[in-house]
Amino acid sequence: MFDVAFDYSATQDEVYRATTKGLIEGLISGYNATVFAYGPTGCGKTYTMLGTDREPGIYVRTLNDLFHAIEETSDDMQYSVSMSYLEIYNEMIRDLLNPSSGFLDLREDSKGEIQVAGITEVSTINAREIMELLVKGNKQRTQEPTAANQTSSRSHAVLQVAVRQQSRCRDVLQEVRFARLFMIDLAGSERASQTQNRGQRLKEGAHINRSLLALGNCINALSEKNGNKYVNYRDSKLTRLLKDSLGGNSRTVMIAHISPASSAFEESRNTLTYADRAKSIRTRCSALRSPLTPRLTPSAEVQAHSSLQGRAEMDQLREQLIDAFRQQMEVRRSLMELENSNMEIQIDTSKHLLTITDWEQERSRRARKWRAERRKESLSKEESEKDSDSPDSPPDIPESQEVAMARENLVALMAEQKKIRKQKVALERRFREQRERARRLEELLPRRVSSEEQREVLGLLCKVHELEIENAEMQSHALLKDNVIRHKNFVVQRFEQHRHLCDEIIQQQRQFINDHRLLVPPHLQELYDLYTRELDSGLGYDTPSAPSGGGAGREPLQDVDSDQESVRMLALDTGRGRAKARRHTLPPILPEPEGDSNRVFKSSSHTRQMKHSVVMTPPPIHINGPGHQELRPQPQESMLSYSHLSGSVSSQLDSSPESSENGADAPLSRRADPQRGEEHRSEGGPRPRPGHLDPCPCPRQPDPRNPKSREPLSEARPAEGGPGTSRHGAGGERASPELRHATSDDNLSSSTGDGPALRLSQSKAAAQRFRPLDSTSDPHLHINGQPPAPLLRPQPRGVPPLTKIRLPQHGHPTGPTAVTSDPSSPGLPLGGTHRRGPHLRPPQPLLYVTTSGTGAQRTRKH
Ligand SMILES: Nc1ncnc2c1ncn2[C@@H]1O[C@H](COP(=O)(O)OP(=O)(O)OP(=O)(O)O)[C@@H](O)[C@H]1O
Repeated sequence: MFDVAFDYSATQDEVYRATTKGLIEGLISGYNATVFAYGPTGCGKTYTMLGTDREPGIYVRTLNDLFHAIEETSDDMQYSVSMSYLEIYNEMIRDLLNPSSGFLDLREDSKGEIQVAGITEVSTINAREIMELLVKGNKQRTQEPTAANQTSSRSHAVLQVAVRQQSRCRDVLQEVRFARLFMIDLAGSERASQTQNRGQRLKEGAHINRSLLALGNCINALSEKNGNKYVNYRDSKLTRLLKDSLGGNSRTVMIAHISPASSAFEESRNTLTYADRAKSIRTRCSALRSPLTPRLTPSAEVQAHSSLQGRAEMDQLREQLIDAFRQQMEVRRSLMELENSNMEIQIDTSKHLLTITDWEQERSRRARKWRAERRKESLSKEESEKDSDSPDSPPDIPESQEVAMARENLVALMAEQKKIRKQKVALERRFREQRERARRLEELLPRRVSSEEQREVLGLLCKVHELEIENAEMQSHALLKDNVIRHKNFVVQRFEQHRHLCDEIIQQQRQFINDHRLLVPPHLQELYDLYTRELDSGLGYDTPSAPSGGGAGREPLQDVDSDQESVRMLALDTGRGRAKARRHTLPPILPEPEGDSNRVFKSSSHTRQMKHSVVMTPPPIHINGPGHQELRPQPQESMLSYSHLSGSVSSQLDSSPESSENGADAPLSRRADPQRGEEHRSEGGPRPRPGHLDPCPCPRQPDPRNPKSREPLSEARPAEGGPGTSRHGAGGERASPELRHATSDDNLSSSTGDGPALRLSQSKAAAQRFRPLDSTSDPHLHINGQPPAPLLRPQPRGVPPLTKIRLPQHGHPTGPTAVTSDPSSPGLPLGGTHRRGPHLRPPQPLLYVTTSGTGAQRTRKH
């Protein structure tokens, strides 16, 4: 199928109108154009292109119409037209308007366009002058009579018309358009047998055939459907000159000439085959402008030429590129929104976890208070009455609606998070595919766009979109970082909660120790001393100015409250409201003023690790977990020979209480008087002997904000003259630091308690009465709360009731924390023997067994 076919009756005008006239409007709009005549020798190529004086061919008709079009628009536009006329003969270029200039070279300019160096360019818009020039030039063309054609053209003739156009409205649009029109009369393909050429003619024929063969090869390569085949334009000057016309930015018309004679069947068939292949070449055509303007295509002109295939292809390529970038942007935006949603969910999750944890701690606090009240009641009643009337466990506290909602929301949020993860994976895959598609399109540009300006424009287009995508990515990362910071605030709050829990455990354990007058091993005492010193001094372990060391070189954790503050809050936590106020106040991210040392402390290795970690899952709350390690002093500070301790304590454990009483060191046993606790609460009670635990169950919890509460007891006690003022550790190896304990919720909330403070003996003898137990040695002793097991036996008569410790049971993934001591549990037989584990476990130094009471009464302490 061809666009149009003419028989012998077709006139020059018909051929011109059907093939070339349509190019003129594009030409003055900046579109390149090419018309070439192809076919066997003697079939009318020159006649079609040049014609005769009476029947001018395409050259003249085209130029006439071009000049008319220029004239019509000359009010608005300013044109300059130049013309050159050359021939390629035996692979040499001759200037037909100035044959004396010799052979000319082809050169490629900086824009990649082929130029004939030194060619004569005639500037005229006079059609008559043009015709005269052409006739004159054609006479210079190499023509020789052959057997096939008396006036056979032995060369390829190329008429080049350059149109430069500029708007006269300079202030409105400084736009210059430049277009070239090639009109080419090819030498005829010929068969030597037919032309019967010899000598020079044969040589000419060989050159002609060679260049036409090169042209044919280019046509074949360009017509390949995948467009990836290499096009070798360099095989001949003809193909080099026609490079843009064939495969570049040009609208090209090929007029194939064939003979009606059956004897020329073979040539006709070959010609039509070539023409058919050339028909499938898709050139990419767009208006050429210099300098570049933002307006890529004049809309009116685009509409006028939208039917042209090259233009459509160009638009298609650009559209594909823009579409690929747009889709990338959309996916990137969706990903950003998804990330944001994900972070919002995580933050919401943290909020709900905080709510639940707060409630767990509140429940624990209430239970503790209940037990403290029970203990007071039990001391004032007869044992029999107590046993019969009082329940064993605190009343169940129903969850608030807020907590129930938090649990429900957590489930929903987890489902949502799962959904988002799936969507994210799908979007990321789509994004990768689209990026690959855009990359392939960009790679196509150099092959499909021959014009340097076009390549530049499309390259810039690509760059702009790539930058937009990069910008979107950066926005996404910035947003993500913001969210990470927000989320970290919640993580920090979780740590705070965890610290509160640890502090609470410490306080309760100290209370327990005090209530039951237990001795603690020296190393534990040291740890506790350090802990209280920190509270008293208002400095953290790791504060740079802290003399205790261990913090040198560490960086302050700037975005969390101090441990002291947490402990103070615990001590002063008289109501739920305050805790809530703290919970809903985000800790500061920026460092506190240096002068406020109470609010600055250095991070432990764990907190530093968490600080730099991107894992946003709050830490699980475990006893002996990382939270405890934070409060742990440096190993050298708590150095203790466990083997030494173990042996000593072992002997003590195996001996009866009586034997303990007789020991050389201070005895561990306390009096069997069931009213002992009451005695110690009364003024003027017996002073404990050195080496004994201060029996007073009501030590004061110092208020760090109240300097009076931190006055050395050694000075205060004599003035009080009350019991429990004995100076312990007479036989100790070092000075005993002050210890202050909260023994009840009331005391916790008060800094002015009347009860005497406790001092724990630091004597070696006391230390030797303790031995750390392997928590695995007794199935009922679990330090990590799994399974919850009783730690204490039911209290025998005459012994103050033991505190039932129930740490918060966390119902969320942060892990359960439970150390339960249930007197009613059957785990420990009354007066049961203590099992000694085969191994000592230094990491769990809080687990000890000691004896207390008289006779066979032994109490397991934790
Ligand atoms: N349509 C036509 N009407 C009248 N004469 C024609 C027509 N086509 C060709 N001729 C005449 O046929 C002869 C050969 O034509 P022409 O020289 O144009 O062929 P060509 O294809 O250019 O040959 P070559 O390749 O050898 O140069 C010329 O004398 C030309 O005037």
